[in-house]
Amino acid sequence: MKGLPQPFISRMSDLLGTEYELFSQSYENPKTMGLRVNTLKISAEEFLAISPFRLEPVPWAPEGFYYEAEESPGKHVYHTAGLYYIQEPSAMAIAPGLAPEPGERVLDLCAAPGGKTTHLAAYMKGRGILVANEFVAGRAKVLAENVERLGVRNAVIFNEHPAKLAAAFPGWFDRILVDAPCSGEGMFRKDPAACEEWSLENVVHCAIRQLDILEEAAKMLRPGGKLVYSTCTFSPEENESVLDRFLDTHPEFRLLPFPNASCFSPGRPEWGKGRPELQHAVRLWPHRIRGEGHFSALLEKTDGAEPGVVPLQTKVQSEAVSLLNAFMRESLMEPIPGTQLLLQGENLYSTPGDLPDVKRLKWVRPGLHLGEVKKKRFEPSHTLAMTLSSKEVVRFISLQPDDPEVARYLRGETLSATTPDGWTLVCVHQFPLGWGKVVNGTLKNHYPKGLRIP
Ligand SMILES: C[S@@+](CC[C@H](N)C(=O)[O-])C[C@H]1O[C@@H](n2cnc3c(N)ncnc32)[C@H](O)[C@@H]1O
Repeated sequence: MKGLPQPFISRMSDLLGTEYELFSQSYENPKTMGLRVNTLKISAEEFLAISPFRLEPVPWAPEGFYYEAEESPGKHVYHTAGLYYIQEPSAMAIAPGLAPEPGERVLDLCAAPGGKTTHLAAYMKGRGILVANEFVAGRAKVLAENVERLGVRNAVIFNEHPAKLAAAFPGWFDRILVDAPCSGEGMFRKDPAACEEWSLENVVHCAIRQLDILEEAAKMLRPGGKLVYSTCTFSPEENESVLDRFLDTHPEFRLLPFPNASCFSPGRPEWGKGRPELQHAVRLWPHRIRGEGHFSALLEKTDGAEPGVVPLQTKVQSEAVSLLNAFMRESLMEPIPGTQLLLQGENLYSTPGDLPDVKRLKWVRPGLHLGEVKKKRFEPSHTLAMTLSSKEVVRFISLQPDDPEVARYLRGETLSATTPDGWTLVCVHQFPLGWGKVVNGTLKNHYPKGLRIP
């Protein structure tokens, strides 16, 4: 690959010695491309049965697959329906490292665009609470769109500085992912801008910021909780050295062996202070695996204070509740499981019951957006549609992927319908694309204007 920064070449050559040649050759290969099946909607086996793409398994993620450069899975209607997430294969190693359980409290602190958030969500199977935070406002919006498309029900999304979150969630989470902003050396093949923006100063700047973020994350983990630290860069300053500096001042944390370590290379203690446990971390090198590269480590908090937080209390007018209940009776097979309703203006959310009082934080969505309460009527949201399947609604239209009606629906056109009047889920097979409202054999299109394909 042309244009690798000279100081980067010298550093990597010093670090890798005889292995540098192989590392350097990997830049002549095309970038690896992968998709991860969204098991909230479909199993990997079921997806393989309907997939139009040639796929090969990613060794460390049972729901992850490589696809060929000439395929465009991002343009397929299965992508619109949230059946998979396009994800660089080495990034698929991180959520299995944290492996959250259904019912747990999980934080993804640096979450946009949401590849790892949606992977964590799949582990949680819609149960428990997944807090996804993104510091950059524009990116938080993209995160919310991906969480919506993949039909994640149990996510709360914030747009906050980690320190603000730490004040609201002391010792609260069972598991935390810190997928830290980094110098992106593992992105050079995928994103030439990362290569152009690289500098030694930025490596140092990133390392300082990474330690700051890790400090805040540590405050939010409960005793006995687990934390994964990861980057998509190779520099020791941002990887082994950040952990060294963190562990120096945090005796209550210890490194644990990273799951699936046999697929990867170990961390390099000698690139930090020589702490032997750093071998438990993993390095994903582009010349050793089929992927762009990552670093990751699993930590456990062995001691610390138990959380003491005030739960969020919400009150919703009875009119909004009865409008929602009427919608659920008329349109859903079962009521939506949810613990607490929250009305913000016209927007009604289902919020996890034990969420702390987060009113002062900047949130993007404080739970599952159910819909809008308008004058004497309830309009279900696109977010809600994406969490459902045809089996969960009273009225639906099921289209085949190549049916021209699919394109018409995604363009925002009106369709004709044989279903009775009312809210109708428009699906490809049983998977949702969005809502329509049938009146006298005509389906009025409620696919969001911002998502329509001209
Ligand atoms: C490596 S990316 C996260 C990728 C994401 N986990 C995924 O898999 O899709 C790091 C994120 O951290 C965000 N970030 C930037 N500065 C931050 C800060 N000071 N604190 C927390 N996050 C920050 C960036 O905007 C970026 O979205």
